[in-house]
Amino acid sequence: MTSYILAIDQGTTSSRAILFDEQFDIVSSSQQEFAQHFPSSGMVEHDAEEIWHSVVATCRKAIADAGINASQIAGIGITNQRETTVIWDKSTGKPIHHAIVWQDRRTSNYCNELKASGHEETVRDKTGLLLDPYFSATKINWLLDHVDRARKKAEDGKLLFGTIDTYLLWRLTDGASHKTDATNASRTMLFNTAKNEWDDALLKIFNVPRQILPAVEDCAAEFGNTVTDLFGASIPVLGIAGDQHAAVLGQACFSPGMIKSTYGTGCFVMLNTGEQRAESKNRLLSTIAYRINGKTTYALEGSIFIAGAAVQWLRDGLKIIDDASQTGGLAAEADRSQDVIMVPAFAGLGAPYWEPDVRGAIFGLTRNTGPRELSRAALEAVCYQTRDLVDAMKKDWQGQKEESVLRVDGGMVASDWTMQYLADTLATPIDRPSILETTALGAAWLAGMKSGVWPDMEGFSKSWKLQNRFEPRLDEAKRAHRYNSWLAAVESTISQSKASSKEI
Ligand SMILES: Nc1ncnc2c1ncn2[C@@H]1O[C@H](COP(=O)(O)OP(=O)(O)O)[C@@H](O)[C@H]1O
Ligand SMILES: O=P(O)(O)OC[C@H](O)CO
Repeated sequence: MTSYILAIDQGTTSSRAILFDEQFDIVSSSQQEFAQHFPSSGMVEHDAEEIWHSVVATCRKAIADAGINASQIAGIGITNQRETTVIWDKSTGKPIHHAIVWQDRRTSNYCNELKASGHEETVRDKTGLLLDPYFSATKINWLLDHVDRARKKAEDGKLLFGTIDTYLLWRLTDGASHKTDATNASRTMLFNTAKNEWDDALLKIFNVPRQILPAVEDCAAEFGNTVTDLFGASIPVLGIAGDQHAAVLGQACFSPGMIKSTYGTGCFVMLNTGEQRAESKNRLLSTIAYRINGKTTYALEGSIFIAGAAVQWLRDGLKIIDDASQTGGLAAEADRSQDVIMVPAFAGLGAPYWEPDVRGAIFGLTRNTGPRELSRAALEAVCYQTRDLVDAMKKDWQGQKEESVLRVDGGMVASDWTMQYLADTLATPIDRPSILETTALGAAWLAGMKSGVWPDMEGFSKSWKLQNRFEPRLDEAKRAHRYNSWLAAVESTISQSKASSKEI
């Protein structure tokens, strides 16, 4: 009888459940969006309970649509939006507050205080991360200080913390398993990535009680079994990885020097640096790519907070398009003589700038600027930001073996126009694989490999298939001119934001 693997892909804007067969083919899938809460400027929250219900509903639908029995599923792989922070009551499973999402900037002042107290270097040395509100540690601290009696309850062992993977696992196993994997742990800013353990000095800096933290496992491990009444049979959870790490796996970027770039709400570029933890001198993050069979592989990462979200803003904020897929066609018809540049710093700027308080800007507007030019500017901004990251990576990775190709995935790479402009901006070929659900595939591979249904790393890499390669074709002078205009626009945006924040 065929065995199936179920991937749960819990993203920033939607939850997906995807059922794969033994040939890595998608048999069925289901997706559900959930509410984004913006309580005030710079704050982004999710209701973890709503996320949980969306996950259960999509899993049930994927199983029902495939017409299979849950007992035919050999394992579940979970992949998730990272850093987003949930704290819940151990006895009821109820979150004590909305989850604080990775994009949330409310702890920006707290980060500045920690920097002023000289903690930046310790944090970077131990975690490979920069002191920014992006990561979980300052969000945990905020929740413990702002929710009534939370700190006391945490110290008394009544509360638990988890990133989304951990909360889902805890609910799937009805409280039997409080665990995470090394990749999600590496994004909390509490995990020593060189030693692979929670770090007492970091717990002290961020004032986080150790007893709320989950146990940390390899990405492929026996995490626990789902309770029978959820899906009709108990299914083992055999894989967990943060979504960008799962994309590295799904893209089979297993050799040092291989790069993947994922374009969803944000954009995340990861370069496999092998068994050595690379230290970035160019304000990139150093992170755990994956940990399998007790062996840790590291990566350099560049994170852009707004990629597809800029397209969503054109649709939902400005309402100048009805559907994200229109942007490519509009961009192709834009008036090239209008040099419109958008710096979509809606949630501050991520790598390599790390300016949490900067807000976005649009340059070069005229009376003739319309949806075409704005679409082009939004798509181009994603490509320029990718170049910021790839240039920084090249400097950090100088002299080492490097693939001159970028493997791309995520919702936005459906746009041919964007992929061609990306190749032109980077002067590098862009490879789009045949399976675009790379993140889910990576999580499924962890569970499939652990259950013995799917092959090991070597066998799995052979299954990676190219769908289309985009070759660079823009001449060097134009490429340089456009990128320099982008750099100037970013510089002006940062100075303007700093000047306006001084106003009384
Ligand atoms: N054809 C397209 N052109 C441009 N942007 C697109 C296109 N299709 C989807 N997007 C953008 O990609 C994002 C969805 O990608 P997805 O990988 O599902 O995101 P996430 O996992 O972050 O929720 C949305 O922000 C959407 O605006
Ligand atoms: O949900 P995505 O795909 O935008 O990914 C979110 C990242 O994991 C945040 O670090």
